[in-house]
Amino acid sequence: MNAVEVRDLHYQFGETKAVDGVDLTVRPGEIFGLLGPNGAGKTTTIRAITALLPVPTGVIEVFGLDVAKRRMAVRRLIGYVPQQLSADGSLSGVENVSLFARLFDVPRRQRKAKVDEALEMMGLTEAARRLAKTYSGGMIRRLELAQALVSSPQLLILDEPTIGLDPIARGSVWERIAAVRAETGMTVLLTTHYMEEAEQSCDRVGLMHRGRLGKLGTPRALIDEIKGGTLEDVFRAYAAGEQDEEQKGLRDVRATRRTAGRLG
Ligand SMILES: Nc1ncnc2c1ncn2[C@@H]1O[C@H](COP(=O)(O)OP(=O)(O)OP(=O)(O)O)[C@@H](O)[C@H]1O
Repeated sequence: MNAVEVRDLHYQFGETKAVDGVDLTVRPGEIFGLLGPNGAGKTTTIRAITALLPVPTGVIEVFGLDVAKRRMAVRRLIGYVPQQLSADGSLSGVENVSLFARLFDVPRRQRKAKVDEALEMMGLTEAARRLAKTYSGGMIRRLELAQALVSSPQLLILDEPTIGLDPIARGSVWERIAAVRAETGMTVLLTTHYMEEAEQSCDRVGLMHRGRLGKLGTPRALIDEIKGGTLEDVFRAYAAGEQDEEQKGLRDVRATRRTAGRLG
């Protein structure tokens, strides 16, 4: 059974086609990166998977559960860290994580151990009693990861986990994500537009552009397809191909219109 199975997903905000026919499979235990520039449709895709959007068109299954029919059951399997700040600066680290433990119904008897474990996994044990507003940006991100991990989800979904952080803090967040996967075997689905980081840290990636998922595979296989370079080069080649297609489409339309004009 796959961790995530998405078939022919479409999602529209008014006239904007945010997701335009996406097929995606995330395998259990892998770190999968959804890559693409701003506005590509990455956030909309993962929000649909977390059951946070109204039911979209298409099929989404999380560990075999249909997201449209089993919304609450699906939410319980997922730990989600959105792009927006989800930690409360006026609470300490331990209070923030405890709050999530209560929200996600971690049994009372296990709560303290789970909170301590999540903080430990994110390297925040020493800072746990300090107010979150005294944390650095990197520590806040790790605190948000601890919040998402406290309910021991099977699928961790992270929206741009390293955005806005300095290179050292970014490296530390990636290290922690890798350590969580190694320790728990948890599946990780994340979005990022940092191609270099994804190339180093993701088992497989999908390249998203204008609501479509064009390329999907291991970073190595995608790079080999263009005979060497980086994931950034793969993306450029893919986006350029899409543009050619669009221009070809436009040429076809113009040619049709010219013919129609002659006919008329
Ligand atoms: N709530 C909304 N209302 C209207 N349009 C939206 C909304 N959310 C997203 N969009 C539009 O849908 C498209 C896809 O946005 P989405 O946030 O999924 O992209 P993204 O790849 O995650 O980019 P970013 O990294 O900037 O969040 C964009 O054109 C965006 O403007």
